[in-house]
Amino acid sequence: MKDLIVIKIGGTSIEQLRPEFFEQLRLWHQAGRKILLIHGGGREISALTQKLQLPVKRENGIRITDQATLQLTRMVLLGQTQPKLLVQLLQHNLPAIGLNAADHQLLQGELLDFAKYGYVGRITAINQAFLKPLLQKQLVITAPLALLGNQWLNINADSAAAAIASLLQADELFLLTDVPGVLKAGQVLPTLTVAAAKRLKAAKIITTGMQPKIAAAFQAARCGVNHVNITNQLSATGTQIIQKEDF
Ligand SMILES: Nc1ncnc2c1ncn2[C@@H]1O[C@H](COP(=O)(O)OP(=O)(O)O)[C@@H](O)[C@H]1O
Ligand SMILES: CC(=O)N[C@@H](CCC(=O)OP(=O)(O)O)C(=O)O
Repeated sequence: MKDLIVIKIGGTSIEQLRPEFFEQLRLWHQAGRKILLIHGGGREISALTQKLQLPVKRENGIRITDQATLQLTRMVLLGQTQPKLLVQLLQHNLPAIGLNAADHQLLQGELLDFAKYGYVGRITAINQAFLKPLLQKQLVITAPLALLGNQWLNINADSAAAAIASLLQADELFLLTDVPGVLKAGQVLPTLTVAAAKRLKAAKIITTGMQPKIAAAFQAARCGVNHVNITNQLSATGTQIIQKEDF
């Protein structure tokens, strides 16, 4: 879809969305661009997990997800973060619909590595016949979950957004986060190559949640998404990914 913009919003960024964000969405919507938002909720999932005195375990920025964690993840993403985003869109008079993986089998997935991560997956297919007509009329919001048969899978939201943007051949992918881009010594790197990203990871400059974000960004660029940006606002390019190679 050449007119599609996919935007991933990190859980923390949902709390800090500024009027300019909604204004930009309005301008794009009025211009006939199609907009698909994938929301995170990682910090909220961790907060609830800790409140219930269950362990929070991560490996390379990916949550290790057992049955109990999966249940909490679904509760937070579909019961807390998604409605929070929908209400803000409603307050700004933007027409939006919130969907989950089980709506007409919207998002299907497969396990990443059960022995290592538990019920964590990657997206393999989208019900495009169901989704595309909805995108003609309104903004579509979805959570980073997928179904493998009737088994729910937790998916890192950056990787979900990259896979969805790739499968739909979106024109643009924004990975919106709480930092203005990939930082090195406090400065935003305007572009990033795979070789530089590997060096920065080895030097422990790229750590935690930035690792799956960068991997997702390179994946989307390699799969044909024209513009891929890691940024904290839609009007700033932040770090652009132009190299078409996997991290
Ligand atoms: N080199 C880096 N540049 C910027 N942020 C980095 C870097 N390395 C690690 N990070 C961390 O990655 C975080 C963004 O990832 P994450 O917390 O998963 O955000 P989100 O919830 O928006 O996906 C930043 O807040 C920062 O703490
Ligand atoms: C497998 C995995 O790690 N899933 C993520 C999904 C939410 C997410 O990615 O949220 P943010 O974008 O706010 O970090 C998690 O459970 O935290």
